[in-house]
Amino acid sequence: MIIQIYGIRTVEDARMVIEEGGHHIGVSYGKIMRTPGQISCEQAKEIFEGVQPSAVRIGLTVAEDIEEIIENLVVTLPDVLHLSGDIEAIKPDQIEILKATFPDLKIMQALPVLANTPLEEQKVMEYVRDYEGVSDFFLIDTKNPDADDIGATGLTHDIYIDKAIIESTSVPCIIAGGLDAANVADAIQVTKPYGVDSFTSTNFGKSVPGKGIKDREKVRAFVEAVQNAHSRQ
Ligand SMILES: O=C(O)c1ccccc1NCC(=O)[C@H](O)[C@H](O)COP(=O)(O)O
Repeated sequence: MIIQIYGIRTVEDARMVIEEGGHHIGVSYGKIMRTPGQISCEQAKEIFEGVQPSAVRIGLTVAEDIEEIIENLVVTLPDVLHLSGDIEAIKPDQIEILKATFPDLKIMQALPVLANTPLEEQKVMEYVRDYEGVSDFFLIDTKNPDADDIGATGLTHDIYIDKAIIESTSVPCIIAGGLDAANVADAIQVTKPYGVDSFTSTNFGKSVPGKGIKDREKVRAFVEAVQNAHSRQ
C-alpha cells in the first residue's frame, strides 16, 4: 500500500516522512504563487535532489497553462506530475504533449469529488473515462465547490464514490480527502486502493513561514494505521 504525504516544504520534512514509512513525497510548487503553501521551483528541486532515489517525488501544480507547467517542470523534474488545478482546464491532448516533452514523467490526475453530493450528480465518472488514457495514477480527492483547484481541504467525502471509481478503472488510484489515523483503515477496507494520501491530518496545528509543517508523531500514527489496516486485508 503506497503512502503519499503532502505538504513537504523542506528536505528535513521529506527525509523524516521517508524515515517514518512514506513512499510518495508531495511538493506543491510553482514560479507564480497560486496556493498558500506553494514553494518555489528551486526549493522543490532541492528537496527532490535531497531524497533521490529513496522515494517517489511528486510535484503538484494547480497551473492551467501548459507553457507555465513545462517551464516549471524543466527546473523541478519530479518523477510524477500531479495535476490538481481545474480538471477541465488541461485537456487530455495537452497531457499527451507533456508526456511527449518529458518521456519519463508520470502523470497523476486529481479527480474532484464533492462532499455531500450523490455520485449521479457529479461529473467524476466522466473525468475517469476522459483522463484514464493519459494518467498513470488518479488521486481521488475532495473538491471545495467554490475553489478551482482540487484538494488540501481536510474534508472527507463518500468513500463509496472512491470504491465505484476504483472498481471502474485499471488506473492505480490513491485515495485522499480528510484521511487521518482514525478513519484511514475503514477507507482502505472499503475501497482497496493502490495508495492513501494525507495532508492536513499530518501537519502541525500551526505553521511557521519558511519552516517544515509536517508533524513526525502524526505522520507515524498515520503510517501505522495504514500498515495495520493493510496487514489485516
Ligand atoms: O499540498 C498542497 O499544498 C495542495 C495545494 C492545493 C491543492 C492540493 C494540494 N495538495 C494535494 C494533496 O494531495 C493533499 O494531500 C490532498 O488534497 C489531501 O488533503 P487533505 O484532505 O487536507 O488531507
